[in-house]
Amino acid sequence: MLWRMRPSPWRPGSSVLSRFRETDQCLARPPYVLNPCRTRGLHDVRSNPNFVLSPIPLVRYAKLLEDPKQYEAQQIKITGLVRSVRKQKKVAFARIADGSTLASVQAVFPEPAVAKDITNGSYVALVGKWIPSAGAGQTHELQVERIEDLGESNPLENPIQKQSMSVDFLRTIPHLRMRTSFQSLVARTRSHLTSAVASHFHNSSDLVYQVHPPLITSSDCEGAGEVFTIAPRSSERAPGTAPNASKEEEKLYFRDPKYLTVSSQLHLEAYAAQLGDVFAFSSTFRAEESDTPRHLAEFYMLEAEHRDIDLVQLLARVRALVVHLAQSLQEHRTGKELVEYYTDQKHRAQDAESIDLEDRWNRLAGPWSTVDYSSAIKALEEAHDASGGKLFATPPQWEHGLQLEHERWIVENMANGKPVFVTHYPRTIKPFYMLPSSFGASIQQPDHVESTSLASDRDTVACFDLLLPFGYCEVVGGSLREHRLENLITNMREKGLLKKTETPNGDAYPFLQPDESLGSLKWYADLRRFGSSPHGGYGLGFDRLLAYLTGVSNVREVVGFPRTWGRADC
Ligand SMILES: NC(=O)C[C@H](N)C(=O)O
Repeated sequence: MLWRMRPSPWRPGSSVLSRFRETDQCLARPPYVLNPCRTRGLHDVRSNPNFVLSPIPLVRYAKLLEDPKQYEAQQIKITGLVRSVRKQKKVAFARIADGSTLASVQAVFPEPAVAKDITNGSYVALVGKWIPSAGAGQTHELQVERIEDLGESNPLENPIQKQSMSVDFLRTIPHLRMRTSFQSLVARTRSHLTSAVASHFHNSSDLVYQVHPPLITSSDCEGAGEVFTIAPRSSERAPGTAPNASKEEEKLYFRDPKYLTVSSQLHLEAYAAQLGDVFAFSSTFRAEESDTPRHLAEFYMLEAEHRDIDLVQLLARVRALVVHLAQSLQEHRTGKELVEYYTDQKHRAQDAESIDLEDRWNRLAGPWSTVDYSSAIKALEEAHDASGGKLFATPPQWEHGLQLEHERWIVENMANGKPVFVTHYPRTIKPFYMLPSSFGASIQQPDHVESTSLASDRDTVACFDLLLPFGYCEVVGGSLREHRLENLITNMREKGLLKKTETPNGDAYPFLQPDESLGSLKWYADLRRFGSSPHGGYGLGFDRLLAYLTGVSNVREVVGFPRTWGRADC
């Protein structure tokens, strides 16, 4: 817990301290003993005459499936939400989804009266014997002896119904839709891939350090203006407020407006200058006015920065990361469940599309292509002309960058539906921090890629976008960074990022005109002023990759609580 700076009237009295002590005891209790502190308040437990410590192990179904015989004939406890109930005269059945797997446990009630209050959607904690079962699709089932806990749910009012629900409807109830089998599977996939990211960087022979850059930033890294501005207010004058500050300024918590991060890149560059290879994995925010299946206002970005690297090595690093994530999913139980979800109709709604996930994953593992931007534009122009100007809604033009329709065409027609790096975009359409392609850059290809590249002599920068098939297109973007102070300042001047100042450049910052100031990017320029090193990095849109890997066409379906243009409901 973070302590507040403001003195609080609250003092930990003896009752609070004794509660802490009891909590310690709860934590110290062996895991097979029912932990009363987990389910009830401590005081409730003491006053509850029925409270007894139970030596029955609570077992997750994923664990049971690993070795179903392990608990055979033993008394165990299963908890979770009821997916379906069938009540007959002499016996009742319920299927319990405990959140650890796609499959649900069959619970059998030899005395159906015990199950009378159980309905679809209710929460149950069931104690019983784990016995072999002749039922289809299962080796064992739980023969229920008693219900230890029941969280009732009125099935007529519960928005989560047994029959299939549309994606659009589910999107209106994000807090409940994660109870559906697919959403729960996607959440587990996210968890697995998050740990695979850490294992990739931590266990590789060349360690990449995870760092924690700030989410509150003082500049718009990309310079694209898609920032969420935050200007919280203080009740008192913020420390350090200028004596001549206006009434408005006096009330600003940070003295100036700040922004939610659009990219951790700039701060990562500061870390990389010392640590060499670093990554950050966190929420990123963009106020893009794009209401599309590929955009979220809050998304997860995995960003890495490497000192002393060239473009070929950078592409190789990106490929190694993406291949690792895909393979790790393919080998993990979660990946197998995803395949089962798409291949076994019983898991899906009648009209839900079946997707060949393994084909998607294998495309990542196979050969990739690279093509430089200028060659791609030439091919796009030729194809567009050959179609009599009908192929694309927006005719391709070198100065204007690539539209989604162009990217799709490149993947399908220049890369055979495989991943492709498009490199060396025009300097004019890219941010100020990118290194010109001409800087010591040989446009050579890494061994693993099939090249269709033409070296460009135009004014381009050493950058790339990774495009994935099936319309996902840009999933990673990166570049070598301009590491020379003078060039960086020239770029900033050209992009209009230098501020005009009335107080002449008193510090005589190198390469600035007397009336220029670096504003909130002075710290970033300092990284070049003092001990600058060549470096480069990239950002991977984690939600887009997750959507690709799970066969989801809209990124809103891979985050629990999507924030999009016009919506941030709960
Ligand atoms: N770290 C990166 O290179 C990502 C880049 N700043 C972007 O937002 O696309």
